[in-house]
Amino acid sequence: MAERFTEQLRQASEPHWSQAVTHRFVGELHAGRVAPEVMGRYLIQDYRFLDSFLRLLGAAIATADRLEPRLRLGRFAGVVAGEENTYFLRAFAALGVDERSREGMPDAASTAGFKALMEEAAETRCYAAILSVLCVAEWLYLDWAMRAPASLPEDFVQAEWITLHDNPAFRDLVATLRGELDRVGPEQAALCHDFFRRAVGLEKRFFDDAYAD
Ligand SMILES: Cc1ncc(CO)c(N)n1
Repeated sequence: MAERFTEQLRQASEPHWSQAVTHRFVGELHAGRVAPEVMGRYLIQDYRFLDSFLRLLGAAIATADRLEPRLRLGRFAGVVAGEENTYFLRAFAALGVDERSREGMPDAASTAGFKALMEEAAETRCYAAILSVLCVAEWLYLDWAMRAPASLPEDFVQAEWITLHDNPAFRDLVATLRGELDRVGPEQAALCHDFFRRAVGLEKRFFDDAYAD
């Protein structure tokens, strides 16, 4: 097994990884053809877990054993709390999604599952377990975003959802997350496999849920 630890984790998460990165939602997003109600439902659910996600990221910042990844993760927290948060608010305005309709929509099963998984990982206070969930969330998104054709959708809501997940800084972040998990994961391989596999399954179901009403 010469492969990187994160590559072993990814392969063990099949078929869900491939099903997620080639999902109907991804194909429609790349073509700029996601129906507005699907995009709205998806972004409402995605915005729901921003809070748990930031707590998970904070737990990674707190438990990292070195300054360098702590600095890198800290800069990413700034992006998530800043530019990405602003994207959601601009997208909701463009889609005509107001706060009331956002609040009225219950959590999809996958959203509730993600929140629970992120809190569970954060509460382990184990850097390797926390990284396993973060690595899935960011690397799997980079993987589908990198498959986008060169010409982006005209609609900024769809175009920016792609470029937010494929740009030089985001590639660098994923390289850091993978490098860190390659470094600290093998000592706690079973724990990492468990969190990684569950997170990939939820990513696939999260896309499915955008189509279920
Ligand atoms: C469901 C999901 N997974 C990963 C990301 C990337 O941060 C996201 N925004 N949403």
